[in-house]
Amino acid sequence: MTLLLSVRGMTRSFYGVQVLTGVDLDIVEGSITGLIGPNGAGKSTLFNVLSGLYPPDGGRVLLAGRDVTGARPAQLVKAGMVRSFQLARGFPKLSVFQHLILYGQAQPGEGLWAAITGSKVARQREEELSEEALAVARRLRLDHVIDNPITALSGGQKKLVEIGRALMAHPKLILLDEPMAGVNPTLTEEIAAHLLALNADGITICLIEHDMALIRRLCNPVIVMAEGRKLVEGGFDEVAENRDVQEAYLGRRH
Ligand SMILES: Nc1ncnc2c1ncn2[C@@H]1O[C@H](COP(=O)(O)OP(=O)(O)OP(=O)(O)O)[C@@H](O)[C@H]1O
Repeated sequence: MTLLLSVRGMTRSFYGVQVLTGVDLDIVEGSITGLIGPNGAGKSTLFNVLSGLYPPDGGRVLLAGRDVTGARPAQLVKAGMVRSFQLARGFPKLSVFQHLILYGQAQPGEGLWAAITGSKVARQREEELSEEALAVARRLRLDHVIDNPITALSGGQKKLVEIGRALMAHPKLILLDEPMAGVNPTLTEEIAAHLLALNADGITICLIEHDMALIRRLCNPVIVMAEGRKLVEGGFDEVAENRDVQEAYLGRRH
């Protein structure tokens, strides 16, 4: 059992309110780890801090044994940890293909100068990126809509593009914040199957999801957060039966 991510004592406040109150958690390589907890428990904030959107106030993060505490998003992507982000609203006309390429080009190490000057290296890289984008689109069964603008896609297809963008970074670990929210049951099943397939290919996944049936089916272990820290961890049935977890969901203080 190898730890891919190790978080210790992570804290973060906003305007004097402590939202993360000392998160200690580990993500095992090869797992699909579920992250659940009542509204406001701090799950998305944890993802925001882990992905470098906000620096932590305190604590430590090790990714594959390397200290990445406070690293910026691009450095974390390079180190193999990617978070899926909602598609940028500023680019409604961009196609699926362009979205995938855009994220691929944003990878660290891409020389903007080389791209501007149109060097041979840049052209070669562009071709590679195109092939990768096509492969990702095929894998997610988005190839038939690859030239469609994002706005023409269904909610579920947009979620798939978000996952596709993350895949363009060749991640070791993907942090997914409710990838099935608002998606119809058929596409939810499809997304679930994609997550299992990506995991089978060696990608570790940490999944925030409110649909407990999905969490039960996809995730092991399940980490429950409440009041800004980890409350319990275990198999789904084990955590579901835990009294502290039940009380946290009912909104009682413990
Ligand atoms: N940038 C921010 N500025 C101010 N407050 C914030 C910020 N980000 C998060 N919070 C606060 O942190 C608390 C935890 O929010 P967070 O979204 O992390 O919870 P969550 O567990 O993901 O909840 P949900 O399941 O409802 O998405 C909330 O009270 C939220 O208002």
